Amino acid sequence: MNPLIKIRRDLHQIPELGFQEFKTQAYLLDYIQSLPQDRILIKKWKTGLIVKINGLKPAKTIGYRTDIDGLPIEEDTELPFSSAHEARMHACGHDFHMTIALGVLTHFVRNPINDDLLFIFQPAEEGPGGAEPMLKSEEMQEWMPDFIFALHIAPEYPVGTIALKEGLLFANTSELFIDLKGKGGHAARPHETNDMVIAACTLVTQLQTIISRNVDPLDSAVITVGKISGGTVQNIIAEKARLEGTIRTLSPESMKKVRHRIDALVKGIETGFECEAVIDYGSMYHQVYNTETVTREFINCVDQDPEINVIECTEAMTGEDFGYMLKEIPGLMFWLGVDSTFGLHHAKLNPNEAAIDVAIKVMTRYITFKGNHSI
Ligand SMILES: CC(=O)N[C@@H](CCC[C@H](N)C(=O)O)C(=O)O
Repeated sequence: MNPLIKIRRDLHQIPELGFQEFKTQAYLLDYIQSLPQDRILIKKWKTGLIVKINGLKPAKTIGYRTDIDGLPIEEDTELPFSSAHEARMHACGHDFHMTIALGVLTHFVRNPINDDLLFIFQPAEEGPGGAEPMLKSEEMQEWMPDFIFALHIAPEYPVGTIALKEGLLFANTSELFIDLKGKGGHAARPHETNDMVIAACTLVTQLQTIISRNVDPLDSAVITVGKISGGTVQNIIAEKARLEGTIRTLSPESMKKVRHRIDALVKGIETGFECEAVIDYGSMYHQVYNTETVTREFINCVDQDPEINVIECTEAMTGEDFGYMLKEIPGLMFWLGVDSTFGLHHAKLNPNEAAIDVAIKVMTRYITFKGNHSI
């Protein structure tokens, strides 16, 4: 078996949530330490790693980032190498992302180029967000790259496809948690209670009016409530309810506006249902914005490979804390076609492993070009 496929399958079996990636970190470290060490420097940052490969005549540092965390999903693929961790799954392709990063890193350990390379194995992309604190850390500040690159698997594209665009690629995100507290009581005596199940359902419906009535129809935004919980049993009126969701917008300004409207509607629920509400916006991710000049250079370079189909896509409402890195450092992110019937965050996601070699070919070609040129 191709050793990288074995690595992908090993990593697939040990998904861990953000900042709990202990086994993952140990696995990555073991592999990197098994390579010839003469050009490699390694630093740990929390559950992540930062790995520098010294170049031959360095004029700059080229960064490549992969995320390393999994999701709280029970896998349902029936693959022989399914997750060994209960209710945890690499359902967003970070097992692919890590394997590709290791493949690219291995290539440049064996085939050094002029520039220094920095491989960033970043924890907690799915939440609460590792990119921003990692970027600010002493460890990273000492080794800040001049350019930064990353990819994300795309189940909707065939293997061999690379999709990207200049400028905005991924949305601004904010998590959303709302706790409601009223007065519970007997199911047969609603007039003596403030029912938080009714308040929560009303609020979920009202939140959608922000998208249809407050966001400019030529702009775009999403509010998804992914989880509602409340109450205790079927014949007790619920004293408490909780909504958990996420907000997506195409600009930081729209995010402010949407949050402002959420604050107002929640105040209305407090008044109307005579209850208490607490809003927590959790973690927020800055949009992913691809540097125009770098994107054009990347497309020109990669497009020369007849086996790669580079297409221009539209922006997506997915979020990525890699946006924080691109806010500070020029670079780009692209979608890598992996051809899966089931999409990201689905328990049956099954990306085609042939895409791993495609991505390694694309990244080694471009980094070799960039790392042997002066800018
Ligand atoms: C690529 C991808 O699926 N990213 C996640 C990022 C989640 C950010 C945060 N936890 C949130 O839910 O707002 C996504 O859901 O887009």
